Amino acid sequence: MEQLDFRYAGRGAESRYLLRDVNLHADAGEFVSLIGASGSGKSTLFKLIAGLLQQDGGIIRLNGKPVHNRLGQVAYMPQNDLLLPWRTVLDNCLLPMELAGRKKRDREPMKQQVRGVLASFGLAGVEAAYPRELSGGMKQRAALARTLACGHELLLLDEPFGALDAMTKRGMHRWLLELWGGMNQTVLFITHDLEEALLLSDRIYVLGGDHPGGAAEVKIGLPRPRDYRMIYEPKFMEMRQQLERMLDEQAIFS
Ligand SMILES: Nc1ncnc2c1ncn2[C@@H]1O[C@H](COP(=O)(O)OP(=O)(O)OP(=O)(O)O)[C@@H](O)[C@H]1O
Repeated sequence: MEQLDFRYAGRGAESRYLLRDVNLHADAGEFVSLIGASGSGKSTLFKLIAGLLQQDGGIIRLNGKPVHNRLGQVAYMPQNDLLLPWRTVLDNCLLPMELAGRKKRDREPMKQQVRGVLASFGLAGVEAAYPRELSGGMKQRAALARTLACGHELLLLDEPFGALDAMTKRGMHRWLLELWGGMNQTVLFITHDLEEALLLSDRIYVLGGDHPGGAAEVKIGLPRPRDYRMIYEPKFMEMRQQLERMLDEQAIFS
């Protein structure tokens, strides 16, 4: 996206910029994280990319081309993505295809496609289960499966592991890295967890503050495959400190 602006109505008649002149990009197959203080506009940026909100200025391109109607063109997993409690895991995952207006006669091929995704997520045994029967980690995997089952190339994941305990989160990181390593999808990932951002990403954008281009870019040169032992390495700790400093500076500017 280039020179993206987003304003909302303030208390008086004036409008306030939440995002101003924001430039960021993700190459095909890249894993890019967005971090930044609460309220810096990360989720709003995702809503703009997904086409749920309209920007006030700037261009958003998909595959290099400006796309004006982006609704349904990218896979978006919002914060606190809830599975519908009255639908089974399989039926929850079929939902985006139903909403996209796929025909009834396509239902069997759709089910086969979703079953394949669920199997690769280790959820084959719980297709017929209801969300209340799943653990926290399984629910998040099911919500991710639903997001992935639409088959879009760009995935927007807004704090998908924010509510999980530390050990479950580690398991999810291992699993996501393995999964992403075997697919061609581009991931944009919002998190407040610096360790998570460093472990998963090729690049990180720090949103907000006083950066030219609205967001500061940090390239993560850590080798892949990655695992948790890396978090104790000097390079990892150095980058973590760099991100902490950037977030501290942002707090001063806000
Ligand atoms: N239409 C609007 N009207 C009023 N305020 C708005 C509007 N849109 C955004 N905001 C303000 O902008 C802030 C930014 O929202 P957003 O959820 O994008 O930030 P965020 O960086 O994702 O925050 P968090 O990390 O807490 O999830 C909101 O907290 C809200 O105060």
